Amino acid sequence: MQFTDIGGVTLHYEYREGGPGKPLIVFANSLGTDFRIWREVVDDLAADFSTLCYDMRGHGLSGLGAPPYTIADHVADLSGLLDFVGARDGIVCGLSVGGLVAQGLYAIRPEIVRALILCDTAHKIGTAETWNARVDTVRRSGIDAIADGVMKLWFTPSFHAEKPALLAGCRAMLARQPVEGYTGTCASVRDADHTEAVGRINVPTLCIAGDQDGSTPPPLVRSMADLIPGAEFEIIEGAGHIPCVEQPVQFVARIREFLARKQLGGHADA
Ligand SMILES: O=C(O)CC1=CCC(=O)O1
Repeated sequence: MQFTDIGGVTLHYEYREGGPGKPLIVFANSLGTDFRIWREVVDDLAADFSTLCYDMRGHGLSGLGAPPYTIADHVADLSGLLDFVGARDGIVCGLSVGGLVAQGLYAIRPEIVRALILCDTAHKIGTAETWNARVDTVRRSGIDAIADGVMKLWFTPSFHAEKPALLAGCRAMLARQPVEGYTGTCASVRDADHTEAVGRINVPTLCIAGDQDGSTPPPLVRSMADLIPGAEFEIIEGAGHIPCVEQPVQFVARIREFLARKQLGGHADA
């Protein structure tokens, strides 16, 4: 297990060094999850890339810090972690709030971001009303009270029917996150708006959406892609908000194809 202290917050991370010349891909998780969501993706990509996953503060085995958070807090964690592992640059892949963190990292340190993979995310996610309502419910009744509803956003009806054990595991991952970490991160999503900043992105960018994502639906993800110069947009078939868990093979194939075509590492048919 790997832990480090970044600015007073303990971060749980997993750094797999792929060897000389292997580009680094960094993975930032979504609200209510931790880096276990990347397992199958990382196991595949590790043949050709160095990989770095971490649990966002307030999630998994990382520390709480001082909630509520801002996206800048999460960005500072990732920025510090990259310095800690000695990464000079990386391809940054972020899911949902992790995508907001990836956009925020590019905004303050573009020189360390070689490319962006923005999954089931947007320049702005939700409204103050919806986030405040969720925070109030979770404070009053706990994460368990919203967990079944959130599972409908995260995964398709087919996944619910065909993978009940994996669904139960993902529900447990959500329900066991610390309430303050969860609500603190809800606040960071509520307050983030990268609408102007994404227009200044100047690295290869792939935007990905699950075709049945109930949280950041394809038209929203596409609207972000339209704001980013040269960005590409891809749909993952048969996936909700977390395609890296629901459709890992398709997800990896899209990433590999993009990175190989942009000559950023690996090869498409690996
Ligand atoms: O739980 C959700 O609604 C999905 C989500 C929104 C932001 C994020 O990171 O996950």
